[in-house]
Amino acid sequence: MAAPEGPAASPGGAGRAPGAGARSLEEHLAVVLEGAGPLPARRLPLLEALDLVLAEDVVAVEPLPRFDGSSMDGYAVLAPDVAGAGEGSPAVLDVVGDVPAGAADVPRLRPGAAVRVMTGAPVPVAEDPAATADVAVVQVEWTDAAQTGPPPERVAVRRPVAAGRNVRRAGEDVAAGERVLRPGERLSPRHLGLLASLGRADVLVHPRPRVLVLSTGSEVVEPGEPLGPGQIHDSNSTALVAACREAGALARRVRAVEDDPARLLAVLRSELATADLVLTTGGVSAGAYEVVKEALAADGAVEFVRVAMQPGGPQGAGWLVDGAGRPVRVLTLPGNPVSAYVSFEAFVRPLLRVVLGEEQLGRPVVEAVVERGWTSVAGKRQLYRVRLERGEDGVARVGAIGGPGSHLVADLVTATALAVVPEDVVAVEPGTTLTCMLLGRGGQPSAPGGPASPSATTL
Ligand SMILES: Nc1nc2c(c(=O)[nH]1)N[C@H]1C(S)=C(S)[C@@H](COP(=O)(O)OP(=O)(O)OC[C@H]3O[C@@H](n4cnc5c(N)ncnc54)[C@H](O)[C@@H]3O)O[C@H]1N2
Ligand code: MOO
Repeated sequence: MAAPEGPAASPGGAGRAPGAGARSLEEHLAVVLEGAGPLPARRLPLLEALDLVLAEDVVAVEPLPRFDGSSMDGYAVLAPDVAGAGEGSPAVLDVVGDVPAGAADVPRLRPGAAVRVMTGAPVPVAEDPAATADVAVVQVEWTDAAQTGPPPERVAVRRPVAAGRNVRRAGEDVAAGERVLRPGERLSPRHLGLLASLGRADVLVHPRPRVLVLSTGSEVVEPGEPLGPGQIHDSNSTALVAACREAGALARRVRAVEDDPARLLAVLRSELATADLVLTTGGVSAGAYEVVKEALAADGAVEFVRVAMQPGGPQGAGWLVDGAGRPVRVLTLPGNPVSAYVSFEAFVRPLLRVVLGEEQLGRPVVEAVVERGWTSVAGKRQLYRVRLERGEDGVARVGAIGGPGSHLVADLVTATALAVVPEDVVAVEPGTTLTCMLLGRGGQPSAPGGPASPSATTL
């Protein structure tokens, strides 16, 4: 297990130059993303497809609107019949029909006649095909008719209307045969509404990946259960499942597995069939009981490395194989809670975004000026917890939150961004400008002074 850790401890491990022989963050990210792509497209019910990326051309079979319909409650008339109408000289017409929305039986309009229509109802066509373009709807307020009750026998129209007024034309929104959506579009509630309007009950999308999260460590106990001496509650699996779900995955956790490689392999074997990605935490550093390393390093399919970053140095990436011979990607994250979370941001979230078909992999970032400085480690990219605020002058400023310890979970909650400190910086001085990854939902920090404006740059 891990050696005692604190601000004074070398995160690179005793006796080695920080970062020596380590991979850069970008190199490890490239390994994590190697061969990754959207999952094979699946047809899902519309409401399960929210936020997913479309994998088909959507072509309208029928036009939208499907028929010429009224946009007002009122009376369908022939415009020339009411051309001279005025307050003192209404045009009086025979009411020859009543058409609520959904009606199939719509009378034809002859000169001198009107048909009561409701919003969304089909409008009548003219008896004389040459006069069809003259059909218009006079809203009920412009007549002497009551707004409720049965239709009158005759209606007095007090204003003229232009031909076609208040008529929604068939196909004016979408023509039959028109391609309305293309593969690659992310389905918003508006997209789903359009699909439903077109009569679609399901849609072909790249589905959400199924992520299995598993903590390891004999000291790790299920939240809600009492702790014995030296034990702690498992926070990593909850935080990571939530982070995966927030990123769009279908994530679940199982109870933490003790430091027993055989038991870990057994649990993995029994759970793999329903996972597209496995995340483990703990058991990957330099101690005597590194269960994940011991269980997974043997056949070489999972590579354990040090990444020149802090926190999150010890990492592993590779493949497991389920009972049906299907390869399942596995990322083994370090056990310290802050390290596990920062590893999620650096590697897992970009991977999930690739799998979900997203193009922007990194968090939105802003450039911010350091107010209270901190130290970093030579040769390591530091992703430091900071609180980002935007002053009245519009300048984004950041200050360090708490200490550098990777166990400080309450400070992690206070942070709104991760400041990216380059490898060659050992002292982050006030006044320095740093790129900061925004951690809030949609990347917006909950900072006073209004949200920062994210730039398009990625980590
Ligand atoms: N001799 C060395 N010791 C350590 C090194 C090193 O290079 N040489 N690296 C340190 C760094 S950096 C990290 S990060 C950790 C990573 O260690 P492991 O991945 O093996 O994780 P554990 O030892 O199992 O746990 C570390 C720490 O986190 C706590 N923990 C573990 N799992 C959970 C969980 N699910 N929820 C909450 N907390 C958890 C655990 O009790 C330990 O305190 O290694 C350093 N050591
Ligand atoms: O510094 Mo470790 O890398 O705490 O994650």
